[in-house]
Amino acid sequence: MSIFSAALRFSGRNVRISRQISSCLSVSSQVLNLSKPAISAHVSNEKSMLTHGLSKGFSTHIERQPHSGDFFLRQLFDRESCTYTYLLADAYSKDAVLIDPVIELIERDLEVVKELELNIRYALSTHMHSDHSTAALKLKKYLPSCKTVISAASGAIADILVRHGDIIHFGRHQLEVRATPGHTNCCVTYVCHEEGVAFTGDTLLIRGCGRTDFDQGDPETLYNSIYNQIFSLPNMLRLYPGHDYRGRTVTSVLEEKRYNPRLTKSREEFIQIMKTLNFAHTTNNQMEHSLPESFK
Ligand SMILES: N[C@@H](CCC(=O)N[C@@H](CSS)C(=O)NCC(=O)O)C(=O)O
Repeated sequence: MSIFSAALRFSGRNVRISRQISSCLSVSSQVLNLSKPAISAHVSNEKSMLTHGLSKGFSTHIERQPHSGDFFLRQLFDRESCTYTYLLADAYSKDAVLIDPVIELIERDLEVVKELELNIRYALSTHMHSDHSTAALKLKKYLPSCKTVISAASGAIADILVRHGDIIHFGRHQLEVRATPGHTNCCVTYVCHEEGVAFTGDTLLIRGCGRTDFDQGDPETLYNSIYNQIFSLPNMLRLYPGHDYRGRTVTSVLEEKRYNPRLTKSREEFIQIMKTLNFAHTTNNQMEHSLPESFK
């Protein structure tokens, strides 16, 4: 067990979380005032949907929950590995998180963070593959107060090892950690319920899903993760993937339930499809074997 994980045993993590909750509460009156425009935007959006004959229950394929005015989201792309990095922030406190920064593009990310005057609290990895996780440690060199976060199932050393159900706070916003193994043992999806968005890493891709032919891959586990943890989310929730190889940027729960060619099949057919896909092998041993790393 790492020094870090020893320090963050169950009770320790609870303390950290409740401390963050109380700091959230201390700014709640300010937050309530500031979020008024977002609430009225939601109401007028509902009114406009009814006027235009759309259902109040968000059931058409392209209805989406509007974001609050103080929720900032920027999607950044790496042309080499087709990896997405996400920068999320609370527009008022300027507290921010970076999901899956790519090591070769750290300078780009730092530039945006500096320009927007954000305080990166956490560098979150969706799983331990080098395209999603190695930059976190480098980021700490530039931003010493930034904490690295990865699933405890990774066996990695990081500032914070998260488990299913944990909540990560940045300003008044929060991300729920959902364990979604199958591509690797340690894959997680980060869900921001209030803003109707989730970051699925390589678990669910647009009209696809993560490959399961590496060491820790398992098609049945992946199918269960997607159905139980992602397809159980509201239909209009936006899903942001860890990669896209065809220029697509975002999807939704309903779109993937309807149009994902692998996931519109039965569990048995899905397993068969994943077992017979003929992926090229990577030259990156670290990805195929997902070896525990240190992010501290
Ligand atoms: N189809 C990709 C191949 C790159 C690849 O293997 N991507 C991984 C995620 S990075 S480990 C993956 O799980 N892909 C699933 C898929 O269906 O693509 C390419 O065109 O380069």
